[in-house]
Formats: sequence, structure tokens, C-alpha cells
Amino acid sequence: MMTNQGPAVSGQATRHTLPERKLFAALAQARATFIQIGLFSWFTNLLMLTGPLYMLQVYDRVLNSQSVPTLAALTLLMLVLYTAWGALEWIRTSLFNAIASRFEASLGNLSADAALDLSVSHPGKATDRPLRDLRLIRRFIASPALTALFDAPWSPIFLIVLFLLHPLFGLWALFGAVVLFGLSVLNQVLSSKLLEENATLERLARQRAGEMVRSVEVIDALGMREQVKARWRQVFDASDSSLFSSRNRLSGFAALTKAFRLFLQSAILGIGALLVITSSDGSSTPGEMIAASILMGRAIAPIEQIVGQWQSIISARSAWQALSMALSRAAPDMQSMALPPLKGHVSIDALHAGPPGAAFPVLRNLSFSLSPGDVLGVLGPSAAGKSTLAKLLTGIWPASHGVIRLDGADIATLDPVRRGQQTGYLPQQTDLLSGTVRDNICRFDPHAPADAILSAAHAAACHELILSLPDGYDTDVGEGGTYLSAGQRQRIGLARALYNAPALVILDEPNSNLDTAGEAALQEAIAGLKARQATTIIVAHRPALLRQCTKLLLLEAGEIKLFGPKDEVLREISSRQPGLKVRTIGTRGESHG
Ligand SMILES: Nc1ncnc2c1ncn2[C@@H]1O[C@H](COP(=O)(O)OP(=O)(O)OP(=O)(O)O)[C@@H](O)[C@H]1O
Repeated sequence: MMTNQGPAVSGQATRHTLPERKLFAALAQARATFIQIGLFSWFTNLLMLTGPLYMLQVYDRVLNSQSVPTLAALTLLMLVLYTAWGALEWIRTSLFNAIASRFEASLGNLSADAALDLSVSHPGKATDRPLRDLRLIRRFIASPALTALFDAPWSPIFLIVLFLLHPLFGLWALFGAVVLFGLSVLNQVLSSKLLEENATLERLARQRAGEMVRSVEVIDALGMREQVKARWRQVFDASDSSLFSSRNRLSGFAALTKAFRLFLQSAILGIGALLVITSSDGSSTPGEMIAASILMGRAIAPIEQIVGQWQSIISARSAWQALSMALSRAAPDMQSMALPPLKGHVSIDALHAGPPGAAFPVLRNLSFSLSPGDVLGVLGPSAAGKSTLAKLLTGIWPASHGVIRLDGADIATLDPVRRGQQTGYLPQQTDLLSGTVRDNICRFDPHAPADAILSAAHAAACHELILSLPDGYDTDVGEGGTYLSAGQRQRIGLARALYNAPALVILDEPNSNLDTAGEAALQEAIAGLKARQATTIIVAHRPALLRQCTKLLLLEAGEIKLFGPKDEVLREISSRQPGLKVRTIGTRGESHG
């Protein structure tokens, strides 16, 4: 007896690795460059001592000796050292840029796969978030925040120099550093939650805005503009108010930090002046006072910079976490089975499946098989699971239980790219990609031979139609194919499905937008498929499509009600009584009940 209880759909297979492994590995490639940056940071920070040393010499030596040549020599030396600093700083920044660009380049493909996998595993929620996160991290790597981290180890060295000048200078700078560090910790505690909430709301507002803009025609046609705008405004206003609060808090901290730092800087001059006044033996000098002020500025600059960059640090951290998760969830690098040319044997055994993430399987306990040359018509009422079955047969959605075999091999173990190249699929909504008709037919293969494109167009019987377009095969179809009519899209989508004469062709309601000429072309295409012994599966609502079918499958509520040779199934349907028993007439002669 068939049962309605099936295993829940588990979604895309996951790989349980340390989520951040791939990101760290991409950064680790730049280990040598990081070491170079460390070395450059050493020299740039060392050269930052130029200022204080010049001050010391000018105040204590030049002003005492009144020697212009000494001043000139010192100034020349200072110019040379600052020039060297400028050159090193420029190289250091370029190195950060190079790391950022290499990081993005090495994860670009993986992130694109993660975005595509995320869209497959969350149907209806297409997202390019992994790509946006990657760009955000790339920007962060080349931002002043990371430079500040490399300068931070120098703070203690500047502090030691301050202590050597006078313990009071050192203590004052240490106090300043501790307070600034405390302020940055407080900043993190108080603002991180607000910033994350803001990021979530902004994402949602962007999503709603995108949806609103994409659907403008139906929105205006149905007078929904105000309601849809209000729905978007709700999230937009929430994101705006959270942005306002987080910015206020951050700028408050930035202002407080700046004011405190100015106070520290001026006060250290006061301390220096006090030391000069009170040192009876002249051990403290005005030069030391100025040098201490500059040194303290250098000691606390990294902390101040980190506080100033807090928002980008938080955003980069959440982008890092999200990207790590997305990459770790990306489809596993399975040991794909090599794929010899498909012959078109299809067998489905005890299949339970549905859209990834669905709580219950849409399809339950499906078993049937097809041989090359079979043309299967899939019938059934709306929501019976026909399109779901089509997607399962292409391999884009995984089975949660049971197995689909192509030429005897589990579809889940086949290399997805090679499998896709040998499959023809025309989805219910023909989604062409922006580009020319030619690009779309050859599936964007830059090396596609012209005769393969032509023969796909001939196989779909749409060559004449293409020639009637403004630029023939070079006609731009627009984003999503919007420059074409729905019928034209569907016929060019059929040519795309038939490109390279695949052995397995799955057509999901291929005549939903066709006129009489289109229907005739489709019949011609199906006859061609049959003649060359391809396995063809057609999801059909209209009886016209059944004409050339050799087998029929009747789905109801996700279960097979009938399956077998067309005539037998049609006879069964016509003699069907209320309360008809579930019966499938298997191709191997078996019945499933
Ligand atoms: N992306 C999805 N996320 C969640 N549920 C889905 C998704 N796609 C389909 N479903 C559900 O799966 C069930 C079967 O849908 P499917 O599109 O396979 O039906 P169908 O037989 O092709 O219907 P129709 O003839 O109307 O196209 C429906 O109940 C639908 O709500």
C-alpha cells in the first residue's frame, strides 16, 4: 500500500569542515606577502621616528648652537628619510592591495558556486550574497583598518622610547592607550549588535526594493504601487532608523576618542613643560617635550584608527562568517564518475524528493524506468509534482530517498557539468540569459561550432523564426530574454535544450506559450527526438502533446497513479472508476501498488 508518510527532504548535501578553512587557506597563499608587509611596517614605523628625532635635534642642538649648516644638514636628512618613508608606505599599501586582489581572485569561482548552490538549496531566494561578502572582505583587506593592525605592534616600542625619555611621558602615554583601548572595547560591546541588526535590515530592504523594481509592470497594471512601496518602506525605515542609531553611537565614540586624544597630546606638552621647569640640572629639554608629543601620537594612532574603522571591522567580520558558512556548505567535491556519452536509460527507484528545504517530500515512492527512444508524457493536476520530477531528472534537486539512475549510474554521483551538457532541459519559465540568440542556443560556449548551433535550431524547427528576428542569430535577447515574446523565448529555449543532440531531453510544458506554428514546430522537434532514439520526458497539460508519446505517467499528489505504454494508460484513464486502485504498469513488466 502506498503511504503518505515519507522521509523529510534533507536538502543539499553538506560538507562538515571547519567553515573558515577555505578563507584562511586563501589568505595563507599570501603568507610571504604578509611577511614582506611586516618587514615594511618595521621600516615605516622606524622611519616615523624621523619627526621626533628632528625635533629633538632642532630644539636642543640647532637652537643652542644657532648653526644654520647643522639645521640644513638635519633638514636634508629629514627630507631623505621622509621620502624613503613615503616610498615604503606606498609599497606597503600596494602589497595590501595585491593580497586583497589575490584573495578575491582565488575565492571568486568558489563564491560564485556558493551563491549558485545557495540559490538552488533555497528555491525562490536567489542570492548573490557570497559574492558581495567576498567583495566586502577584499575591500577590508586593503583598508586602513588592517594597516593599523600591522602598526599596532609598534605601539609598545614607541611607549618604551617614551619611558626612556622620561617615565612620566611613558606613564601618561600608557594611561592614554589603556583608556583608548577601553573605549574601543566599550564601542564594540555597545555597537556590534546594532550594526548586525542594521546589516540584516539593509539586506531585507535591498531584497524588497529589487523585487519591487523587477515586478513594476504587474505592480502598476494592478494598481499595487502604494501597497508595495509601503511594504518596502516598512523595512527601509527600520533599516534607516537602525543606521541612524548605529552611526550616532559610532560617531559619538569617534568624537569622544578624538577629543580625548587631543587632550592627551596637549597634556603631554604640559607634562614636558613641567619637567623642563622643574629639572634643576637641565636633564629635560624642550626638544624632548615635542618629541614625546609626536611619539605618543604614533603610539596611540593604531588604537585610534581601529576605533574609527569599527563599522567596517564589524561588517567584514560578519561577511567573513557568512562567506565561511556559504563556502563550507557548497556542494561537496565528490569523486564524480567519469561520464561517457549518455545513451538515455533512465531508472527511478523508490524516489522520495521535493524542493530543497521542504518539510515533506513532494514526490513519494516513485519507481519507473525508460529506455532510449521512449517519449514519456507526464500528466497530472496542478501541484501533483510534475515540475518537481522534471527538476529531479535534471539532477538540480537532490533525492531525499531512493535513487535516479542514468545509464545505470546514480545521477547524484555524476559530474554535474558533464551531466548538464548531455541533458536537454526546457523549464516551465524559459529563462534566457542576456546575450544573443546564438549565445543562448550554444549555452554560452565561446567555442561552439556554427553548424552545431544551426542544427539545434533546425532540430527545434525555429531556424526561420530566428532569421526573422532583427539581427537573426545575433539578436540581443535582453535580460531574461525580455526583448522576445514568451513564445519566441520558449522556441529558442527548446533549441538550447536540443543543442548537441542530448540523449536525455526533459521538457516542462514546452507548449504553454506556443501558437499553432509553434505547436507544429514542437511536434516536429519531438518527432526528431524520437527518430534519433533520445529519451524524452514531456510534462504536459494539453492533450496535443501526448500524440507522439510512447509512455504516459499519471501523477497525483506526488504519487504515481498510472504508468505504462500510452494506449494502456489512456484506456485505464477512460475506464477509470471512482476509487480506482493505484496501479502502475512497469516497463519491466512489474506492477507497483
Ligand atoms: N521552490 C519550491 N519551494 C517550496 N515548495 C515548492 C517549490 N516548488 C514547488 N513546490 C511545491 O511542490 C508541489 C509540487 O509543485 P510542482 O511545481 O512540481 O507541481 P506541478 O505538478 O508541476 O504543477 P503545475 O502543473 O501547476 O505546474 C506544490 O505543492 C508546490 O507548492
